[in-house]
Amino acid sequence: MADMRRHSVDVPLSRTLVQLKRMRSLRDPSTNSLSKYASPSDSMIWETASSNGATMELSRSATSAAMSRVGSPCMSASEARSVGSRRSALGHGTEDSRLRSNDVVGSNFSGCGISYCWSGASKYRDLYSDSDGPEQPLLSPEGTEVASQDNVPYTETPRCLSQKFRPRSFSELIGLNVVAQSLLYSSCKGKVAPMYLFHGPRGTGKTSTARIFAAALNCLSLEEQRPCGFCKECVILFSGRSRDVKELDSAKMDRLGRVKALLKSASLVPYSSRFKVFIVDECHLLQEDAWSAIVKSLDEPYRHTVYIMITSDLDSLPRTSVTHCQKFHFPKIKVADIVYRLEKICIDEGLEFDHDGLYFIAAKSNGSLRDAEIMLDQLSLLGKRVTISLVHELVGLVSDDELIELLDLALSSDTTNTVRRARELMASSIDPLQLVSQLANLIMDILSGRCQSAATEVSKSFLGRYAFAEVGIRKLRHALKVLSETEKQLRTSRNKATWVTVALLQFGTNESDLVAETNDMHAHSATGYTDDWVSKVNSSSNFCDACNSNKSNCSERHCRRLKLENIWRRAIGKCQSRSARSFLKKEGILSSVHVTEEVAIAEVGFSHPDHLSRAEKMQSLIEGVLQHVLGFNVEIRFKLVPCVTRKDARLKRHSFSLLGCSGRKQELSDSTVTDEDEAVRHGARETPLKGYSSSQQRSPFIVQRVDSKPKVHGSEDDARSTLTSNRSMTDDLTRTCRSETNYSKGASEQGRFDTIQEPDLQPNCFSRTLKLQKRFFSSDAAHTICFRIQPHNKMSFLPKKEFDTYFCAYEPYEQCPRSNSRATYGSRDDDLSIKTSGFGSNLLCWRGPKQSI
Ligand SMILES: Nc1ncnc2c1ncn2[C@@H]1O[C@H](COP(=O)(O)OP(=O)(O)OP(=O)(O)O)[C@@H](O)[C@H]1O
Ligand SMILES: [Zn+2]
Repeated sequence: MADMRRHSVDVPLSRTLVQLKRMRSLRDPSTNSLSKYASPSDSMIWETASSNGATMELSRSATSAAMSRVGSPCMSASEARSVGSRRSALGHGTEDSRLRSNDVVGSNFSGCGISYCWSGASKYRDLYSDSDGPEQPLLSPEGTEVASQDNVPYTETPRCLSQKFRPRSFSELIGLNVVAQSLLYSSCKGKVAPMYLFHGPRGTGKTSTARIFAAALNCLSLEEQRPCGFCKECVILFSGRSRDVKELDSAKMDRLGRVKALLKSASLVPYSSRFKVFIVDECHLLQEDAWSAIVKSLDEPYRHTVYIMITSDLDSLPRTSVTHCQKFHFPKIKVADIVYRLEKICIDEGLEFDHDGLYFIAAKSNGSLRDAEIMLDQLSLLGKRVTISLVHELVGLVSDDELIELLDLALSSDTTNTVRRARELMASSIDPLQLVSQLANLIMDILSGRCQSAATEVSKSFLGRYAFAEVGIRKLRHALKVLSETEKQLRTSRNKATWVTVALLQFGTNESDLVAETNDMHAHSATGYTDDWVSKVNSSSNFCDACNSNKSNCSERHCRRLKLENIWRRAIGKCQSRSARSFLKKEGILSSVHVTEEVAIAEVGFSHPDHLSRAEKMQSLIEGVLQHVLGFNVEIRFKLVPCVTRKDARLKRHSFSLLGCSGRKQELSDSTVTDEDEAVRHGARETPLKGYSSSQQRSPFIVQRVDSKPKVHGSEDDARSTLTSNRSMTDDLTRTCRSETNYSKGASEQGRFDTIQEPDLQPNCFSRTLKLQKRFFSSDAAHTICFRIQPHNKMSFLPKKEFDTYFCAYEPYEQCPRSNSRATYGSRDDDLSIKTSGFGSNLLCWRGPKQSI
């Protein structure tokens, strides 16, 4: 027999009891429902399809109340008797006023002739001795069968909602479609196994289903819908008086003698039914030898015996025995299904409710419909509308919105209101430990992205401020840390409420630091560039969150890298699509984040052109998730990084830094971007990169002719002119230039365009510097080299007049009006450095007279 304690819900008892006392008086003693709602059933009309096809209209009388339940499978023995006597008075029944229920059924209901209008479960009464009610003896202590159940007292009225609304047909079972269909089919087709095992969490309908199945097996109806609920077998079974369907309590089957008696009983032919059904509840409590004996008996040719074993603990059953059973899993019932059921009960019971309140009950009941029904039962005793706040009060919880309000006050260092609100909450209902645990759970939900919806405006604005911004997340993490410390402290403290308040006041302690850091960060961004802002946010702390060590123990680059990885990981985590997640995780890397004004510019690298183009298609998605994490509008720069295996993460980072513009700067010197700009402005020369393999150094640039004007033949010198990137000139590049570029000093009027193209390798490069050796352009002042940045998706050549971005060899520092790109001479006279940043992957290179552009 089930442990009764598990059916209860923890609620403040005293309050409920007082209300119970008050409300009981309002209840109709016969229906156990509130009297104000009892009246509608008094004037119910029942249609019968019995042989005479009569329609009975019943008046508001005691007789009618009893008659209204005729045909219900839930009719109690006493009701049956009284109905019998009434019927005899009306000329329908037998002469015997003290009817045996079998007689009632036999004379009036054989063949299930009455089509009963089952419009609501509340119309019938639970007459079946429930597992929640008194237990039925199966066997006498001596092992002989109990002679007759006729005198067993039945529960006159359902004692709770779960009894009252216990399902009595397969169609009434909630969330068990497959189980119900399969058992119905088996009973209709007569394909009956000797032993079934129903397993699953508590309160999910295992016992109810077992009873329904037992009734279906013995139901006399020829209809497909079994059990019919009206035939003799159904009525006897549902009234708890069947001699052939027995419920056993495994805990009492502790002696072999009892098991033997059971087996003996099983071997006897059924009294009146087709099958002898033994429902063995909590079968994990059966001893192993009991199991063996039962399993062994299955070999005997008792074709009429069916065992339905029920357990919530499948793992503790003997393996070999379980293999003899047909197993049915009873899953937890979905919240939506529970809500649906609760709504129906409320309507039938005439209870006023809010959907949110029922939803909360369902969510709290952990998939157990019985728990939900019990909670609703308790709430109904209060005689109030079932609202979410009533539910919260009953179970001693604070709603998420109230929690968020408190959290908001605490995080914004609003001391007075934090203290006031915390006191209010703890004075009203909630236990301080419970409050701490609820707050911690809420913060964890926010951090893990599970808490995305909010009911009130306050909550919405809170989530907007904290859930998606880095600083907000840091604050929440800090709050979580404080809560975990407090939780330990509370266990030993007497003054719990005070300590919870103290904890809440600590939430905002390092807020000023964070704000200062953020301002600092924005101050830098105002200058046009900032250093990696993530590291700035942490700069004032001595503790490095990234590597979980003291800052003195970790190198700045290392921390920065870890932080970038952290941001990237969190951003990926926010992707809805699984394939996008795994692709970005495997192939992508976040190399830097810069904040300029309101925008964060993030560089994301991929090692293969295919990956790069795939990532480009996901640009808005990547920007979106990074935006969530960073709390800024994000602009992405994709770039190609050399192919480095994942195993060698260090090398990857290294190469990444090398090729990424910002990374390169860090690699080359400790100066910031701004410093470097200054250095370039003053003619400082870029240091060639050392220590990298030739494949890493290979420039992705190729020079390709786009539009060829009449060909001219250039000198050998010019043919060797090279266009180099800042990644140092390579043989490959030189070769490319030689083969593709034919430039002639003499072509003064014509010139041509070359596209310096990196279509596959590095579209959308964020920032780079190109160098041209002087001999490439300076031999004739009439000739100019001009460049135009072309967005990488516009590969076609544009008319000259559309040039808006150009750099002239003779006008160093000429600033592109629409971008930050600029051209400058290098430190050596013969070099031209062109620094570009921002959009575009292709540079159009004009070589020809300046005036013709
Ligand atoms: N699937 C369901 N459909 C309809 N009602 C259900 C269902 N599950 C539970 N209930 C409700 O919960 C009450 C208890 O259900 P039941 O005793 O069948 O569950 P159980 O799984 O056998 O629980 P336990 O393992 O604790 O014995 C029923 O009276 C019924 O009101
Ligand atoms: Zn039947």
